[in-house]
This record gives sequence, C-alpha cells and structure tokens, in this order.
Amino acid sequence: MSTTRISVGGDYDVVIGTGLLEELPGLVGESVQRVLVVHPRALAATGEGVREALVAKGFEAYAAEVPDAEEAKTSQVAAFLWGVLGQAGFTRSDAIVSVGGGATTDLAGFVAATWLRGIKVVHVPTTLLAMVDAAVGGKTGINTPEGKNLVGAFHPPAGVLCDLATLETLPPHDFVAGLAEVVKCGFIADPVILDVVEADPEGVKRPDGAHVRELIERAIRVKADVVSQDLKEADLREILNYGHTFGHAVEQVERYAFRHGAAVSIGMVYVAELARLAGKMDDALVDRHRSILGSLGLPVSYRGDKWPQLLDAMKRDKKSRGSLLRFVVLSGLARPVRLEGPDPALLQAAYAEVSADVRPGRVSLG
Ligand SMILES: NC(=O)c1ccc[n+]([C@@H]2O[C@H](COP(=O)([O-])OP(=O)(O)OC[C@H]3O[C@@H](n4cnc5c(N)ncnc54)[C@H](O)[C@@H]3O)[C@@H](O)[C@H]2O)c1
Ligand SMILES: O=C(O)C(=O)C[C@@H](O)[C@H](O)[C@H](O)COP(=O)(O)O
Ligand SMILES: [Zn+2]
Repeated sequence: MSTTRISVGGDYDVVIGTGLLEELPGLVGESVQRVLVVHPRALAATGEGVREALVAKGFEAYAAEVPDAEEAKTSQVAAFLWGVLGQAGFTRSDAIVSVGGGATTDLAGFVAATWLRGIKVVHVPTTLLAMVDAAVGGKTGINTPEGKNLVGAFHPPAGVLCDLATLETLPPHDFVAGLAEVVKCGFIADPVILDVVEADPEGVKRPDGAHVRELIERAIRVKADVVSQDLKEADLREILNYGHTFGHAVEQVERYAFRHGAAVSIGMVYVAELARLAGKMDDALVDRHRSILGSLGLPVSYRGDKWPQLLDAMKRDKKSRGSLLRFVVLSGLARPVRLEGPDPALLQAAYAEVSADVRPGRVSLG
C-alpha cells in the first residue's frame, strides 16, 4: 500500500500508510537522545514494539503505561509522567512519542507542552479518531472535575504516523465513533465525505472498507488546512468544534461513559436543530445529519431529563465569552457561521428536538 504525506502548513507531516515504524526515528530526529513512549494498558505490546524499534536505532527509550481512555486525561496522570521524565533526566533535546487514541495523544501532547515549557512530541495514533483529528493540529489537554479539556496548550507535534494496520484491532464501536469526526469534516468543509458515506454506510464502517483510506485522507486535509491558517483558534479553527458544545456537555454529564465521537454525533444533531430553529438551516439539511449519522450506528438523540446539567456544562465551553454562549452552526452545507447568545428558549427547544422519550433516570443511548 502506498504512503501518503499531508503537510500541515509546511511545519510537519502526517504520514499515512501501513508498516510505517521505520519512519519513526526520522520524525523523532537524530539530535534526540531520550524518548518516552506513552501508551495505554490496552496497547502495551504495541508500545513496547515502538520502544524496541527506537532502542534499535540508538535512542535511550523508556515506556510509560497510562490508564485507558478519559481516565488518562487527569492532572494526576500528567504528574506521574512529569515524575518519569524528571527521574530519567529528560532535557529540552529529548522527546515524547504517544501511541494510542485521542485520550493518549491529548495527555502526552500536554505533558510534552509543559515539560521544561515544551519538548518535542511525535504522535502515533491508533484509533480512527486520533488519526483524523486528535493527533493533528496541536491541541493538547486534560480534563478537570469541572469539565472537559479545561487545561491544555497548543503544542503541535513534530510528526504524526498513521499506521492503518493498527485499526484492525480497534473495537467496532470505537471505529464508528471516529467516523463522527470524519462526518463533521464533511458537513463543515468537504461534502464529498458525505456522498461517500451515503453511498456505502456499511462499507465505511469497516477499517478494511474500500473508501476508508479516502475518508481518512479527506478528513486530515480539512483539519490540516484549518489549523495551518489558525493554530490558536482566534477564529476559523472554531469550525472544527462543530457539535462539540453540546457533545462535550453530554460527555461530562455521562461521566465519560460515552465515547467522544458518539457524544459529538448527538451534538451535531443538536446544533443542526438549533440552526433550524434560528432560521439558518433548512429541514433537509437537518434530516441529512440524522440520516448519515444514524446510518453509521451513531446516536442521534439523548435522554430528555438533563437540561440544567447540560446547560451548566455548556457555559464552560471555550467558545463562550463571559455569559455569552457561542455555537458553530451551518447556514448551509459547508457554510459554517457563528450563532452568538441564542435565546435560552431556543437552546431548550433544540434539546427537546434531540431528546429521546425516556423516563428520568434511564439512559436510552450510549
Ligand atoms: N486534540 C484534539 O484536537 C482532539 C480532537 C478530537 C478528539 N480529541 C480527544 O480524543 C479523545 C477521544 O479519542 P479516541 O476516540 O481515540 O478515544 P480513546 O483514546 O479513549 O481510545 C478509545 C479506546 O480504544 C483503545 N484503543 C486505542 N487504539 C486501539 C487499537 N489500535 N486497538 C485496540 N484498542 C485501541 C483505547 O485503549 C481506548 O480504550 C477525547 O478525549 C477527545 O477529547 C482531541
Ligand atoms: O482541533 C480542534 O480545534 C477541534 O475543536 C477538534 C475537536 O474535534 C476536538 O474534540 C477538540 O479537542 C475540542 O477542543 P476544545 O477546545 O473544545 O476542548
Ligand atoms: Zn472532537
């Protein structure tokens, strides 16, 4: 299989293909002496393989195992990694390599951003979501008890290695969760993505499906294009947050029992309904959100008894300014605009549109 390189603003490459481990030493760079490979428990063997490959090329390589999924994105786990770096004597000419999903790349990126005020990081994403989104663009972060990704830094990687073979072991529901961010790129910027999904929803749900490589490359190109113009989210980059205001709130209310991609799927339907109620989106485009996401098996509704908690969580969204809630909505396909300070009645009406008919205390989807 051929290898694709997508340059992110000329600063670093996202390398896509299979059997790419031999590319890693080049991305880490000859001047680096020590490397810390950060991986979750589920990827212990893969992480050790990466460490051994680096040792074979002359690096002093260590491995650190971190908790699975969102449990890794805490200040305690970051402090554990700072301790490992300190004890091994990591200097500014050393590096971190992350091996895992978006939770691992966010954590490892954050630790790289903060250790000695910034050392090199190379990401080796092993989930679809991390390949198309989390590993690219330099947003890093951890959660606090008050909310999702509330502490972090912009710290672009030196390179990203997307070895598609790693997707073979990914549980199907995690692969599908990653498709939510791919579909997001379709709605905000590249509608061909939506056409491909609509033509063969079952095929795109399989890592070995005929169009998966095309979808991955298209989504990475959308992200690379946006972040290379606006790394620090002064304006344009906010479009990558489509569906995330409500999605992050769902994740928090559910104490991270929902995968990020599943929550973002609900969040995109919520914000489509909000745009419709605000007179910016027609019924057909709202329906297209439900039909595409639903055809992939992603959730498109959420329990109806959590409004106060969801609203409270949405107020802590990074797009908020003072008491003003701000949303990325579409005024048409691939036409993202901002909706600032919508009427609270509209916000709640959009919630009613995505609410599943469940009794209080029972979760219907997840
Ligand atoms: N920084 C960004 O720009 C950005 C973008 C999107 C999402 N994110 C963050 O990414 C996180 C979600 O990432 P995710 O969906 O990859 O979830 P994740 O990192 O929690 O991984 C999902 C699960 O898959 C397992 N796993 C990973 N690779 C595997 C493989 N190859 N085979 C078998 N199991 C594997 C993990 O151990 C975990 O249990 C969220 O925290 C989200 O906030 C960040
Ligand atoms: O890269 C971005 O910018 C994004 O918003 C991509 C999102 O998919 C991602 O989940 C991101 O971590 C959300 O960022 P946050 O600033 O809302 O925490
Ligand atoms: Zn996301």
